[in-house]
Amino acid sequence: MSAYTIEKREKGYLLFTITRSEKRNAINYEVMKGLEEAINRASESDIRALIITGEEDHAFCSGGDLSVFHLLHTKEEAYSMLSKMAAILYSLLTLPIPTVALINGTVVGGGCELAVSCDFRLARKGIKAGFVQGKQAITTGWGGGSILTEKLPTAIAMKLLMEAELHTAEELKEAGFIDGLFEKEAIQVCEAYLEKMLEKDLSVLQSYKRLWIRKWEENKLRERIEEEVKNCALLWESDAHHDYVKTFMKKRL
Ligand SMILES: CC[C@@H](C(=O)O)C(=O)SCCNC(=O)CCNC(=O)[C@H](O)C(C)(C)COP(=O)(O)OP(=O)(O)OC[C@H]1O[C@@H](n2cnc3c(N)ncnc32)[C@H](O)[C@@H]1OP(=O)(O)O
Repeated sequence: MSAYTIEKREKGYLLFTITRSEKRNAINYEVMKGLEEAINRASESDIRALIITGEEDHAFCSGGDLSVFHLLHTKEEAYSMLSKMAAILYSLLTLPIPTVALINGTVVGGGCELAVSCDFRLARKGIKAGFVQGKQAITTGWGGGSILTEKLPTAIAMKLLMEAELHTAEELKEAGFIDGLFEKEAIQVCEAYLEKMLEKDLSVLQSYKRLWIRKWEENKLRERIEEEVKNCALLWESDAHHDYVKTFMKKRL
């Protein structure tokens, strides 16, 4: 069964769904390929927005697939995977149309990096979310830390990253990370959120999105992300990180 679906919806947007609910929608190489495909397809002239979500309501995304990525031991091996995903998230961030992370369930680690790379984040009330990488003796490694510093005030971003705790959607709305909350009918709520934007000419949406892309280009966000990836790759090969992953894997055997 495929790890994702991509649907072009009547209202003029593309819906990307990670379909690995049995693994809490963890990101493996196939999901990465799917994201690349969705981002490429989102450049078609009749697409005005991209929505990313997860299958079922357990999780939006549980980050990198530890059952695959535990095989990466050295910094070089880690760098290869981290930089691939960082490039994908940078193309998502700079996609010239509005993008939404429709957070239907738990979102942790790299899942938060995926969410922060979208322009808007709508979350189901009560779900838990966190940049938990710090508890695993690594940092964000897909560029999400650098992107978070662009989107939230410094003290808030720093606290979320350095504490590495889980928070409720309501707390994260207060912090400015979540833009809207919903209880049910996620897709309908998201369509209503995007309604006015979907009515506009593509060129208007693209021109506005360019204002942010230009700012990110000027403040060298892509270079800062590269540094973040390299630093995370270094931490990846530490015993502390490998011990965390081994413990996670053992609990599930
Ligand atoms: C690697 C990139 C790095 C980055 O740069 O950011 C990261 O993403 S680091 C973060 C990696 N992610 C995690 O550490 C999350 C680990 N998962 C969990 O903490 C929990 O599973 C959950 C997400 C809080 C959900 O809890 P719950 O609903 O209770 O489900 P289970 O724990 O029972 O899991 C069900 C099922 O899914 C498998 N699973 C969950 N997350 C992952 C994952 N990230 N990779 C691989 N597999 C995952 C889990 O093993 C269970 O499988 P079975 O035991 O086969 O049923």
